[in-house]
Amino acid sequence: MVDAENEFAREQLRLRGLLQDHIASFARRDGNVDNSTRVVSASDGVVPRYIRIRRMASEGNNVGANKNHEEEEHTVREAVLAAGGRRVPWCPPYASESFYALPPEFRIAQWPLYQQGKVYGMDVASGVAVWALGPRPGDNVLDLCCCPGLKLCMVAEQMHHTGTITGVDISRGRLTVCRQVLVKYQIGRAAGVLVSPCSSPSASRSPSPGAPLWCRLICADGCCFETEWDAAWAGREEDVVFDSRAYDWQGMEARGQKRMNRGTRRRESLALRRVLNPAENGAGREGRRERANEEGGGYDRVLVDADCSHDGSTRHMLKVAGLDDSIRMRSGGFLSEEKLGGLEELQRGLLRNAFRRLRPGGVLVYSTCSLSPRQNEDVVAHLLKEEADAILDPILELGLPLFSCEMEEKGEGGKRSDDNAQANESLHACGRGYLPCRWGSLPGTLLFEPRFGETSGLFIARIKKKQLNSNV
Ligand SMILES: C[S@@+](CC[C@H](N)C(=O)[O-])C[C@H]1O[C@@H](n2cnc3c(N)ncnc32)[C@H](O)[C@@H]1O
Repeated sequence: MVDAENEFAREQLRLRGLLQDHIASFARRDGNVDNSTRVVSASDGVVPRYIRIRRMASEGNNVGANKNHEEEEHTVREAVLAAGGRRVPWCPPYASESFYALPPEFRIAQWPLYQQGKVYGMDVASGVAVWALGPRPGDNVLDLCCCPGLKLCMVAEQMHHTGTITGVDISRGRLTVCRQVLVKYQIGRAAGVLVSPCSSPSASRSPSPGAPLWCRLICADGCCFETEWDAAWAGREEDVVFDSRAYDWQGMEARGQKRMNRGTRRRESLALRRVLNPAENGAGREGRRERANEEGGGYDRVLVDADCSHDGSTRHMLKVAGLDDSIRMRSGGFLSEEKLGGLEELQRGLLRNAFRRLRPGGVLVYSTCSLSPRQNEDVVAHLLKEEADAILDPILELGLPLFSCEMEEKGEGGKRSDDNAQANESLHACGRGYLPCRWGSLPGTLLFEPRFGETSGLFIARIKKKQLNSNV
């Protein structure tokens, strides 16, 4: 164990050293000196490995089955604690038993609980983005940059596995991974019931309360994706990568299959086609879209966890760069202007389209794991300027004061200090019931930084769309 820890620490040092120059020059180019300090120190310090315990779908009135789920969750919690996991003290009460912090060197990929789909590897700051979105049972949710699907799975659990989720991503390769994640965690399969819409596709189109979750994954550009949650598919059929209504869960399980063979793939694609019901394309679709607009249709919640420079998260950066790809990093491809060019435009395009897909009164969350104001506040400010119906909705309901507010109130200059002593103080404050983040420069947005609160970096903004005929 000690050897493993030493090896881990040495590797971290080596990689961190490698990253420093790239991050520093990225931050300088980003044009914000304050940010340059923040970004560079984001790669310092070691963030714990967070896990989230899977919450299984309730099985309705089946008391015995529900009790089994509770007991299983309890057993998993005990195993997590035994593995060195500790509770995250500032999690809201309803989530205090779902996120745990493990030592940074903990390898979850080899952990049976992870392999068996009982826990997710997910940073707790990402959990805050989902709490801010606040999905409710029966909602229709759009996740516009969904891969590999960790937030999507948490959204499904917050919805008690009822309603609809449409996951969109531009990368077919990443969607394949996302699809595996959904299968592993049984998202889209509620209450152990195999939904069989192939025989009656329209039956599950409008989810009634308690109806099982319908989840679909679509390969499309989030900047122009426009299919309503209840509409027939407006794009190419082959772009639907997964549709839980057609998915043969029981068959997969019975075969103990991980990868599908050609025959199974063909059968699934035929089932998907039937689910998509191409006969409903065309005029019907337009009619539905008009009706949706008149009735103030659209998604109840939209999540845009946008592609970004990943500079707030060393772990993400290393993943993006490729752990051993030091040559590429040294040669400047990683975080280079060339690689990041067009990113802000993409983020603005994603946010604009996300807002258009939102129903009046609906809630949208925009997040990135960058600390760059250009990719965060500026993108949000751009939308607020463009869209008269967009209102920035301060994220306050987590119920804890932000560390920086408390320091400011005490006159200790907590709002904008980059001082390490204060960062340490902040870590202690987390244990005393403060949220380990700051306000972003737009009021009510949140900025998590690794050095301030033992989490990966994450910016979160919440936007509401005004109700029809309303000023609010
Ligand atoms: C930060 S990751 C999303 C992580 C995901 N929300 C989760 O929690 O697992 C950003 C994703 O955006 C996708 N992406 C990039 N450009 C896109 C576009 N134009 N439309 C849709 N997705 C896009 C990337 O393929 C990547 O999977």
